[in-house]
Amino acid sequence: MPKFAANISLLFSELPYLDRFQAAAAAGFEAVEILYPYETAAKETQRALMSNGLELLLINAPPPNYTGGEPGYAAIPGGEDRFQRDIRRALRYAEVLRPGMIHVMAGYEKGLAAQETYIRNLQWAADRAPEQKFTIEPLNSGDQPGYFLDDYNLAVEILDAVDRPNVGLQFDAYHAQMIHGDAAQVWDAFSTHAAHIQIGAAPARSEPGTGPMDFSALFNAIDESGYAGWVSAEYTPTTKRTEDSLGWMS
Ligand SMILES: O=C(O)C(=O)[C@@H](O)CO
Ligand SMILES: [Mg+2]
Repeated sequence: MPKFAANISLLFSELPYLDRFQAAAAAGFEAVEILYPYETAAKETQRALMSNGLELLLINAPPPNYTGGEPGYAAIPGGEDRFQRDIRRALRYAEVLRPGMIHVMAGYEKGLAAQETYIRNLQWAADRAPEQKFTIEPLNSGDQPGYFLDDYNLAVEILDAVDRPNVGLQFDAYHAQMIHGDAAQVWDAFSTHAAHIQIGAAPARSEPGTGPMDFSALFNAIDESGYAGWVSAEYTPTTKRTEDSLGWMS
């Protein structure tokens, strides 16, 4: 069985932000992700992590409150200055919070110029912080119409062109299923590029077991592939209390 982490931007969101850490630890998690930690002083989040013995796996860049809600500027031609400011800001948080990964959001743009910009910006980020791991994640176009990175083949093309050891693929089983129709097949095809895994059940992005996806088969495939990292639960629980949605973990 893979080792499971909690994305506390979605899980435990029935609780105030700083209370989610204790709830995640009490539910047995040893690691968490926070999509956007930027509204709280980094020291406060650091205290919450440390006092609950939690590892921080991942944050997103950029902060949406800072960008007016745009999911990134990495693939926006002409947005390079803004992108670099975003990454510097994320890195200032990362200095305190020490996330294993920063997911770099691409933004809404399509075409060759966007692709070239994305590649150059990712190289810039990777070279600016060679010790920091960065990820890119395809998001399905039903949830994110017009988002640049909406396909796993494209993600691998980008990673090959970026060609930096500290930039990898974030495999999200929910998005993989929504984009390509079979998350397990996507995992088989692209697992060698995976730096991180997130899970949620299509079509509602709910907990495993609430849709047609076969998570036992997926977890077996993940184990068999030799992937040794975390598998982070990133879904909206169908239950009132997140704890009541965790039956799939056993
Ligand atoms: O939507 C997802 O899936 C994510 O992992 C987020 O990082 C996008 O905000
Ligand atoms: Mg995800």
